Amino acid sequence: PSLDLPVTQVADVLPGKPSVSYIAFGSNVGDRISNIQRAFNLLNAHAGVKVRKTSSIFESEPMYVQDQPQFLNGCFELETELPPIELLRLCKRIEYEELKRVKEFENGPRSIDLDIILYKNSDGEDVVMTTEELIIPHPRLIERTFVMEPLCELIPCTAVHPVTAEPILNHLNQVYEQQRDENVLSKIIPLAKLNGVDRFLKFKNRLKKDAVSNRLINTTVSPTLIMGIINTTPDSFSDGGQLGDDIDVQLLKVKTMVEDALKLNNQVIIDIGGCSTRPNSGQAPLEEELRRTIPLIRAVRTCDFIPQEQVILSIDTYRSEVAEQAINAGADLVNDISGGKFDPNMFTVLAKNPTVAYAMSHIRGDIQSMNKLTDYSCEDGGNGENQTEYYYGKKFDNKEDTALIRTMARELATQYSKALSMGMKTWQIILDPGLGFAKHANQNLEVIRSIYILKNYSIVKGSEFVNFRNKPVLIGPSRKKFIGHITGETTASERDISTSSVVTACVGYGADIVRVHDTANCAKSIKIADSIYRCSI
Ligand SMILES: Nc1nc2ncc(COP(=O)(O)O)nc2c(=O)[nH]1
Ligand SMILES: Nc1nc2ncc(COP(=O)(O)O)nc2c(=O)[nH]1
Repeated sequence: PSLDLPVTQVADVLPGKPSVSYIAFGSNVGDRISNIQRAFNLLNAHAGVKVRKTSSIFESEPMYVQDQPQFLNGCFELETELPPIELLRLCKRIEYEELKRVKEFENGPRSIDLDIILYKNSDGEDVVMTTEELIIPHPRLIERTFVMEPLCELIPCTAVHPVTAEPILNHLNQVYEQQRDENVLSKIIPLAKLNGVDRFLKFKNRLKKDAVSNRLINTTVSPTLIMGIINTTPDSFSDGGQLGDDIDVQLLKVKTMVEDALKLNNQVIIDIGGCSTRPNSGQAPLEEELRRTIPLIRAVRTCDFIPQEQVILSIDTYRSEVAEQAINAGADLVNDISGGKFDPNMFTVLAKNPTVAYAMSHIRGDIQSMNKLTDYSCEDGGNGENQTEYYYGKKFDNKEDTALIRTMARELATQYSKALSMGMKTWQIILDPGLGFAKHANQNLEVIRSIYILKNYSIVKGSEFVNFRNKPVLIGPSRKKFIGHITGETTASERDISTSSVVTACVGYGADIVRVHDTANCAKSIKIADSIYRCSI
């Protein structure tokens, strides 16, 4: 239903004080990811436009005309000196002249669609206008999850629709209340093409009504991904030295891991690490870490007895040099236990590779000092600035019980903002609460119980706003000391059975990816857990 909007005078764009506009993008023809990236670059290339933020990318069912390919949708947040009509004309030029959009019929397939959703002038006032050429806010905004879901990643959860004066998050929930399958979106992480084939990590969440309370619960409904650990270090705490330096032995281990995982899923992540990060361990020099990892990544990527399309290759490193060489050797994902804190160039390397995923872990201090930094009681991060934290749009009531996860989330949000400010894209980032990194045994258990809180956390700090909505969560419990602390298993390699129980709990609390040594058994516990908690057999 289009809103019968009043025609109002468009507030002037004051020179030198940019306006802010939110542009929804959609593509379902051609190379969708490259169309989106080109639209981003073409908007950014215009002197009067700066794209400040991107939302996640979502795969969505065609809304009005069903028999056409699925769309990839999302939103850009941009600063602009252009008045609304000029901005519209720039979008049309990019659609039709640059990206050769052909409009076959209304709501039909398109290489790219750029719609102005909202426009705030230099004074932060929402512009409301209705002309033949342009209606702002977009008249079909409040019926579209593929617009509101990404938009709600970029605006504070309290932001209201300029005409209905209701929070946009409420409009989104109202559409989800209808519980229609076509409104369910899959968040995707685009990866580098392989043999011209698009590859994604895909995470599907839906707001399901709780059977008793009827409340909407954010539920993951896609299969949990397994990340198999290949430690090529002689001293890793749990399986140090087993693999040695022989590439053929390592390749066989990878092959076995992949086969075990693909019996029960159609995708597997292999995480190759060349530098142990167990507490107080000595750190291998850069050259040694490169020698242990890069040849193996190259060997896995070029090996013909491994199903390349289904294997996502990850490098476990906190060094940007190792990350860069691993990406050039074929790695799809950089798994950084330091969340970018140990190497100032890490975010720059990832910003140059927008189709490489990045697992950002929470940590404090460094490998030597982290286990002394486990006090999470400080509420305001010690700097007292005015900040408000939300769980899925509602302020946290019980602050005592959530101090640990909120403080960790605040610290992750600082790194996340820094990553985006250095040019990384929202869609690249996976969060990891960092079990065993600056957390003692009981805190690790509480972190597992709080995964679902992290996935629905947002914080407004002054004009800054960070939203972890839809962020996939990776977690690494495998063989760690906190398990031995409970079971009395003193050596790491005897903790696989216990680990597979912990894996089930991690899935139950919302983990999207689980990092394990024993892929054969953990693949089974993940499959059981998905059947119980995700109803995805
Ligand atoms: N899933 C999905 N369905 C769609 N259906 C129609 C239009 C046409 O939108 P318009 O009215 O803004 O041209 N765009 C989409 C879209 O972007 N995603
Ligand atoms: N993303 C992520 N990566 C990690 N890498 C190493 C270790 C330390 O364990 P290991 O020495 O067994 O690899 N733990 C994690 C973790 O918890 N999360």
